[in-house]
Amino acid sequence: MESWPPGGSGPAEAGPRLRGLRGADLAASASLLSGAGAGAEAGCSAPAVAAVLPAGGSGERMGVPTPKQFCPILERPLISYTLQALERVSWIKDIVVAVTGENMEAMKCIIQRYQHKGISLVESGVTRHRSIFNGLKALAEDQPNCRLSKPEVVIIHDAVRPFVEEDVLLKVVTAAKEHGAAGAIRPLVSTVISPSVDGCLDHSLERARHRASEMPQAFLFDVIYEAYQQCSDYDLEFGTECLHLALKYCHIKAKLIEGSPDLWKVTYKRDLYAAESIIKERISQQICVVMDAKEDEEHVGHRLEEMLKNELNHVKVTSGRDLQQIILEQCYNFVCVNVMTSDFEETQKLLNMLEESNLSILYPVVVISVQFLDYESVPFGQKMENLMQIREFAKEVKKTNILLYGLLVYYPQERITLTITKPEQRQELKRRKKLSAY
Ligand SMILES: Nc1ccn([C@@H]2O[C@H](COP(=O)(O)OP(=O)(O)OP(=O)(O)O)[C@@H](O)[C@H]2O)c(=O)n1
Ligand SMILES: O=P(O)(O)OC[C@@H](O)[C@@H](O)[C@@H](O)CO
Repeated sequence: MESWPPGGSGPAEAGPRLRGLRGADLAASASLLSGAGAGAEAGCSAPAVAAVLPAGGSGERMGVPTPKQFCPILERPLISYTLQALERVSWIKDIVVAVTGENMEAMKCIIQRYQHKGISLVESGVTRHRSIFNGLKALAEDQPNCRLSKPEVVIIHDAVRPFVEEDVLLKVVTAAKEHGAAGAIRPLVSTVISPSVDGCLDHSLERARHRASEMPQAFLFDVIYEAYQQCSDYDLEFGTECLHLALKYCHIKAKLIEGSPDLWKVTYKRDLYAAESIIKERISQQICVVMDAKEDEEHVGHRLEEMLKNELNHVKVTSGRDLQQIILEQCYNFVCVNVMTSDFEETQKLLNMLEESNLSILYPVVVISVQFLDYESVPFGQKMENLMQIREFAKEVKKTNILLYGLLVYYPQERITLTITKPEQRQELKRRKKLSAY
């Protein structure tokens, strides 16, 4: 059974091979892959890249009834984090997920609830290789009225490896265009040994000369599709390595790319706990600045945004229109810039949305309500009196695990002076390393 969202245009025609990119400027490759930058301006269109995510396993080693790709982390299924990581990469045009028929509806609900885009679903197979093959078939078959079309390069990435960043995806895709295949590797933690038939040590491998094969991997589509078409039933049934198929059936030696420690696969229950702590660490580095779009560029609020962007990896800025989506993506930190006219209007709106979203059930949400005070126009005492009502708000929303702080930016003095309303909040903010930057 195949089902994928209707409509949408297929990926751009395959562009030039990015050959000779050894040590190349990956940023330049990214801009070309995303259809921007010099390459695109020179008239060469972005080469088409798609991804296949095998997600049809039962997760036996996890030892829980729910297949691990659907196990929740902070109330959100593990696979949704992986989809989010891939969706963030603008030059991946299609993502094909292989799930069992019985999990198809659950997968569609996850796509809808977390508003994942560009996802196509195919039925998985009884083994991982068969699931991947089904995903490749969906990309290979130019079916009428089908959004999918054959990519130049295809990424293969396990749905249970949520910590994948654009740089390693770019490296494996760039290397696959040059070599035909590429895969992420990591140093071995334990030494690999080979037992004899009587269960004793036959020999061991020199650990320094071997590596663990991880994901993502990337292939010229024609290479890996040909390999799967030639693949023996034995390999489809018992194989675990796509790079091996490219070598065995297409004589392509994959380029090996050193990956980051976070590329590991969630396999055992301990991996789920580890994934949760990594996700918590990462969301504490994500922040959303809610600023009224009417603010003119030189509004001091934009200086606040620039400073935040210098300090944190993921800073989104919204005027509020896409706030629901940002909350859905589980942002847990908000800086709400209130314009002079309304002390807490924007903050109140944000707090209401957060309380309705139940986002803070499992993990505290931090909201910093920022007021700007032009000390020439409003007496400090009167303004502070208005602002003290934030204490009442803070007490109220704390019941729903939302930590509300007030930040008064007193300007246009030369040096912006900041006032944080409570000493223990200053401690909390330092702990969250959010505002130590300014
Ligand atoms: N028939 C299968 C088996 C596995 N996978 C997927 O391949 C990835 C890596 O496989 P693995 O970690 O082995 O997952 P499981 O097979 O679910 O785990 P286990 O071996 O513990 O049952 C996972 O995203 C899994 O969902 C798949 O798409 N189809
Ligand atoms: O063997 P599993 O199905 O657990 O995992 C599949 C792959 O992730 C694993 O074989 C990597 O080494 C990459 O090939």
